[in-house]
Amino acid sequence: MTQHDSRVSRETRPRDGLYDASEDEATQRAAFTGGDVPVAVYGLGKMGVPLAAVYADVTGNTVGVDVDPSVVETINGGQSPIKREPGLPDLVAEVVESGALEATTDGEGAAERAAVHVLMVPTLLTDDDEPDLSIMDDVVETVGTGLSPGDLVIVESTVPPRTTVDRFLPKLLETSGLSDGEFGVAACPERTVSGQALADVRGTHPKVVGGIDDESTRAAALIYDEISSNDVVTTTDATTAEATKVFEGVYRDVNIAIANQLAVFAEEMDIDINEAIDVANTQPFCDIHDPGPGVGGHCIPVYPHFLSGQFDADASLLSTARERNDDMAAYTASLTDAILESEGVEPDEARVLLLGMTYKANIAELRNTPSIPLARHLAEMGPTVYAVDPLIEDWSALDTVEPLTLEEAHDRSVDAVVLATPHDEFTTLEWDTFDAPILDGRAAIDTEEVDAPVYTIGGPWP
Ligand SMILES: NC(=O)C1=CN([C@@H]2O[C@H](COP(=O)(O)OP(=O)(O)OC[C@H]3O[C@@H](n4cnc5c(N)ncnc54)[C@H](O)[C@@H]3O)[C@@H](O)[C@H]2O)C=CC1
Ligand SMILES: CC(=O)N[C@@H]1[C@@H](OP(=O)(O)OP(=O)(O)OC[C@H]2O[C@@H](n3ccc(=O)[nH]c3=O)[C@H](O)[C@@H]2O)O[C@H](C(=O)O)[C@@H](O)[C@@H]1O
Repeated sequence: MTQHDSRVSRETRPRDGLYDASEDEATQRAAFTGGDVPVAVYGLGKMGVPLAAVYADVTGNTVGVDVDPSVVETINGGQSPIKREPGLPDLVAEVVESGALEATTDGEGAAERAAVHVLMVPTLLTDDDEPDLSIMDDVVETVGTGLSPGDLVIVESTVPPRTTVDRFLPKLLETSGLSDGEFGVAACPERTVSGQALADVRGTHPKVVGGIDDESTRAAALIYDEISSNDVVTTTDATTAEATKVFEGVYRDVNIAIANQLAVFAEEMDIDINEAIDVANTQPFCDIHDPGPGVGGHCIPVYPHFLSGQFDADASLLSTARERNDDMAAYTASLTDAILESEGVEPDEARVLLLGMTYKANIAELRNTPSIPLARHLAEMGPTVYAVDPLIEDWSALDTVEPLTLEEAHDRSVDAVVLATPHDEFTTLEWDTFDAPILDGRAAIDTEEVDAPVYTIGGPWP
């Protein structure tokens, strides 16, 4: 019987889980790192694949669960479905080859055999900007069907504070038929940044751990002490751990909004916002972030909605910051329009080349990307909008742009170039070959080598 044989069930498991385990800590650690505490990681995306690979590397006995058969097939073929993550392809190949990691679409079977259940599936927003926990609810129910005494459920996905105790715990009790105190639940929020995910999972930052009870916290802290090389910071309870994660993200969204607000002031003052920010940040109490065309991804623009509308407290600061960040797409389009006007180009006859459609450099993620509203605002002003993004394969949802390859773009005559997302492919561009003014939305271009006028958001007019 292989370690991952789906016939491995609660009766044939080598031992019970770590929650309320009777042995001493050293024995528990040895069991966890020796593969006697099977792990299941639910959700094999940008976060789940690095996480499952590290769990497999540490335990030798991890199953990854995903609903996408192509993801499962890719991983079981020893390949990573997630690109541009240093070290990840090699680690996935290694742990799959050794049998330490296996992927499956069988969530129930994985739940049956696992003693540690790690939830890393999306927590997004509905069209009404309400938290959408439907995927988590499904996975929690699946885990509940296979939950055994001694098991530990770990919520790595970001959720509105109080979700673990108020929503997931009752569902686990109901679907498992177990009683309070028979299994553990802990919020251990993922703090990883795409592009350095493996390093982050392994310990770039301290790992925050907060359980529904002290024993959950203890068991989860033991696990992450083995997973991460950094400190494990335990919190009083699961809600505090959930809140710290959301607060980190809200801090970032509000501070980006401050940078964007100051950029608008700088434009009017005819100074360079980036110079002013660099100088202001020379003293330790100031950490002004970077202005840009907006805030994308399924995290930073989402997390404020995990607070506003979920609690009675007034959230006007958060909503004002969200509006400021979302307004930057239109602001960037208006800057482009002003550049065209300064060049004497009629908007209706203009051709604009938009570089970068995903939300962040080198990350293939379109959720909430500011480039989509930016392209829409540009098109509404009249110009034809061409777009280049080497990370996008399916352009079907991007109907306000005409996709080009980088090679095609070089051969196309355009009246302005807008750099919205500075993928690596764009850093070696010969910008003067476009023979057009450039709006560098992320202040990413080394203008020393560029003769064409280069504008920035919040920068002086060249
Ligand atoms: N992407 C990031 O930078 C970070 C994300 N997070 C949190 O992690 C969550 C996941 O993020 P990503 O990995 O980037 O998402 P993703 O969209 O890259 O991957 C999600 C994966 O979950 C799978 N999935 C969907 N429904 C499922 C189900 N019922 N059972 C099993 N698998 C299912 C999808 O097929 C996909 O492979 C986010 O919602 C966020 O809360 C936290 C820190 C960083
Ligand atoms: C507090 C924090 O830095 N959180 C990180 C963040 O990572 P994420 O991949 O969302 O990228 P990000 O660097 O925050 O960028 C989000 C968006 O904001 C924009 N952005 C970012 C920084 C800035 O100064 N100005 C700006 O406009 C980016 O272009 C992007 O569109 O969110 C992740 C998450 O929680 O998913 C989290 O794990 C990461 O540590």
